Amino acid sequence: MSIEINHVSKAFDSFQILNDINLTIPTGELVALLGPSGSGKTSLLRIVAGLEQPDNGQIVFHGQDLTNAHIKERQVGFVFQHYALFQNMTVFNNIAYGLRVRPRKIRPSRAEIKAKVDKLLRLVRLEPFGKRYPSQLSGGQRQRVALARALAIEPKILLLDEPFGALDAKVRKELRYWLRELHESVKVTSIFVTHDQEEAFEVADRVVIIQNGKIEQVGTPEQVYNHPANPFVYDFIGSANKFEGKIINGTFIDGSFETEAPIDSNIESAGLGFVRPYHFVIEKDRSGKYSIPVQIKHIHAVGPTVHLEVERSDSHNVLNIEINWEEFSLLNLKKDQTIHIKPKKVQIFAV
Ligand SMILES: Nc1ncnc2c1ncn2[C@@H]1O[C@H](COP(=O)(O)OP(=O)(O)OP(=O)(O)O)[C@@H](O)[C@H]1O
Repeated sequence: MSIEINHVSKAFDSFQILNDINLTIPTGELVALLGPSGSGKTSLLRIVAGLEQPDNGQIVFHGQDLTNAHIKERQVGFVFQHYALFQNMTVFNNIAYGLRVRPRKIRPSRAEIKAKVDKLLRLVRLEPFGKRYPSQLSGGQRQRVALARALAIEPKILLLDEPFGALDAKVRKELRYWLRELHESVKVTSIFVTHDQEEAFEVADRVVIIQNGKIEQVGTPEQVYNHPANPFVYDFIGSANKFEGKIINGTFIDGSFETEAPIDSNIESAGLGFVRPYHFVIEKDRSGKYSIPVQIKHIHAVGPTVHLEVERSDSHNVLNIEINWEEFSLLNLKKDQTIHIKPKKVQIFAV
């Protein structure tokens, strides 16, 4: 079942929280909505689900306009961050619930329900836990029950709102792989809301970056990471060092630092440059205007990557640099030492 979100806008008390959102999700795709807190991700999900009405625009499922359709007609499955499982029901009964409450005419038989719940327990790898109660499970196991419960009704669309948000980092990571595998096997069109970029990039087929109720970029994780459309996206995904300066005749200038700015304009404009922490070459002596003199303020040398915090000698801005352990040992770097750093890859935007 494909999803089309056409020109969707929504305001609460004259505060515009979604602004002309357009997005098409083909059948079977897993899309992550990624954005800072308050950017409108949950509101968009609620509009797709039918829990909220848009002020303008349409929600179309597989060619059918369901903008005004009741949530029940949309056949969506939900998983939320704190999905309240029924505490007084076993895992088995929690998963069976959505099937048992169906009207008699379309309710499966007891044997069918059992077969289905057993299959779902296998799918979410919780076969031995059917008789347990939610309080006897870990947080990660509970979220897997919540997913099995959402899938039991065979939803046409699965909506996940920060489903792993309340879990610790290690469990989150395990569940990401697991969700990816699960999605490969059930292939239900899914929208996954998160503010964790690593999670979005690992799980999703495509990532939608949202800020202030507007879509900033849509693309595969590779497209978004390697070709951020604008300064917001660059800054938001992964750590980045920011340079603020001017673009004059194809050159970006920030203090004593200069680099080429491949921007089609002869007009002087303000510019922003971004460099990922691992895109620097370290030199002991300055090799030209493309290199920046800095002083090492802090060295964090645990693990295979060494993190350096350095301060620019001209502007005193702090930059973060990552180099591998071999290079670090070879250069014999020390705190307070002055070195020169040369960006290998700079992304410049005219602003
Ligand atoms: N029912 C409501 N009434 C008024 N304002 C609301 C309502 N629901 C959401 N908002 C506002 O809309 C904006 C977007 O909220 P939303 O929950 O969609 O953001 P989000 O991106 O999901 O954030 P988070 O990551 O923190 O969950 C916020 O400023 C929020 O305060």
